[in-house]
Amino acid sequence: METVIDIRGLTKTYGTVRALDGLTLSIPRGGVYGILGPNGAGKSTLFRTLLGLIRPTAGDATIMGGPIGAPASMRRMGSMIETPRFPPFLTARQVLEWLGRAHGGVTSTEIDHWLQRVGLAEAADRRVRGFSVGMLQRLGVAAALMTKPDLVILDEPTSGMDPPGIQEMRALIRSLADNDGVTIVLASHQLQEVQRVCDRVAIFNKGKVVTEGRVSDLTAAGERLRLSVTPLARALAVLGDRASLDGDAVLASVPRAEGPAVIKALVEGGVDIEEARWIGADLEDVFMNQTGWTGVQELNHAG
Ligand SMILES: Nc1ncnc2c1ncn2[C@@H]1O[C@H](COP(=O)(O)OP(=O)(O)OP(=O)(O)O)[C@@H](O)[C@H]1O
Repeated sequence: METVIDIRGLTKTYGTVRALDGLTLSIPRGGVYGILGPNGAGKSTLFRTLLGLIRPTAGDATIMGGPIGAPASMRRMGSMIETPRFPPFLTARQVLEWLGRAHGGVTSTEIDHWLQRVGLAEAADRRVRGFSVGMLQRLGVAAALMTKPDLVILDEPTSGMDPPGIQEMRALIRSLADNDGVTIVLASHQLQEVQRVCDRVAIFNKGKVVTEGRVSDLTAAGERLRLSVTPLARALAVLGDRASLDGDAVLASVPRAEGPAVIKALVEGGVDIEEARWIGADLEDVFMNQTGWTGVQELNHAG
């Protein structure tokens, strides 16, 4: 797996706060990579560090083979960090023309193309003064993409967007990765969106990576057997600490291969099973478990 960003022991402290705490992570080239984590986990600090906006206290990273801030790699990167601000008296098109000049020229055909692709074609000649947060985000994404980068870093690209906007942004991000070969690294709190759009994720907590992997592997690992049973108390006794409650049903956290043995043990223990089916974990379950924000402890002791 070719690496596009290689982070080794990156640390950033603000007084007593360790925003990044010896972070080590390899982000592969190609596809969409999600950085998740609760507020204050260090996501924006990582992005700012990778973009050379802040200096790490310790550690290092390589981006497309070069050190942080190397002009050759910076030229191949696009980014949007937080809701972008643009001169309010310019139209969306003029903003892109202005930024395009700074990048050594982007043609008007290319600007039309990107305005269209981010869904701003109709608003192209409106002044950005009247733009909503979602429209500014779209314009920011167009600005990040129009220089045809190989790597794009997007911090919360869909915050402030309405559901159709989120859907369009998801389609755009996927198509950039699938059809244009761009590597996208994004941070987001919208876990359902991340599950739909990302190939891999890293979950941060307190400046460290607590879990990393393919979204499909992480969610498959959290798969559980959902059982509608009577009597409930007997099923809980048979399953022990592998059980939690989901409404009136029991969730058994066991590998798929052990499913038949678990069902046999329940039946032999005098439990009637009305329904049994496997349910996948979603990224939200994985996130809650990995960041320690879970009600599972209480559920395990219920009943
Ligand atoms: N300029 C700064 N001065 C002092 N502390 C800072 C500064 N920037 C970030 N921090 C602190 O560093 C920690 C990590 O912040 P960061 O913004 O990277 O988190 P985040 O994961 O992006 O959070 P969010 O999801 O809220 O955007 C937090 O405790 C934050 O308060």
